[in-house]
Amino acid sequence: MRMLIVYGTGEGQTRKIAEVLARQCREVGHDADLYQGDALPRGLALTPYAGVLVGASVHMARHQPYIRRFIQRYLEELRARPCAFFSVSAAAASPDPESQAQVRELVTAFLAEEGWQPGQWAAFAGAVPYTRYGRLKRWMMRQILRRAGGPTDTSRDWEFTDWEAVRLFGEQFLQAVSRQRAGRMDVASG
Ligand SMILES: Cc1cc2nc3c(=O)[nH]c(=O)nc-3n(C[C@H](O)[C@H](O)[C@H](O)COP(=O)(O)O)c2cc1C
Repeated sequence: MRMLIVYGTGEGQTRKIAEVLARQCREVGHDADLYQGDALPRGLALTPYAGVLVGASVHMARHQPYIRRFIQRYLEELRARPCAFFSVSAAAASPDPESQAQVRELVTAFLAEEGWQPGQWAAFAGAVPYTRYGRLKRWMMRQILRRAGGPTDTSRDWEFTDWEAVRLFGEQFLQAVSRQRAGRMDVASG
């Protein structure tokens, strides 16, 4: 089967997660097409895809507008097949229940605004690549992380992503696609 993975990213962590999910799809014998949401092939149609994964990262409390536009444009086609959405943020790394609740609220509000209810969604902890930020961004992110009780050593990069959670998310998605396919075959033969 063929899977589509579309992601939004600022510094590349969501791309890295999307690549891991694409590899997971391929390891079990599927084809997987991976695109950044602001560089989609012209005239992309979702018809060939058995399932779609959509990812976006959080910058200044919002997901990439080009991912929002992707969802708006393909809403009907997304609704017609198994889909999963993943959000990537620094706040998702926090064990604080209030931060966790805020992350949930951010993601559910985003999906509700677009009227999209993917079969599953997850909020993954991202990364803070201090050494790749310019001075202002580094300073700002350090303030934010200090307040959140996160790491403030800007001489190195920090990755918080729970790769086991990503793998489980990928597995659940692949199971949903298989279930859908099995249901279709039942209908066809019954
Ligand atoms: C300018 C900027 C703004 C950010 N704003 C937020 C934010 O509002 N909430 C949050 O939880 N994380 C925030 N982050 C952290 C990112 O979500 C985190 O670094 C994530 O891994 C980014 O993924 P990406 O590299 O795919 O864009 C911000 C990061 C940057 C650089």
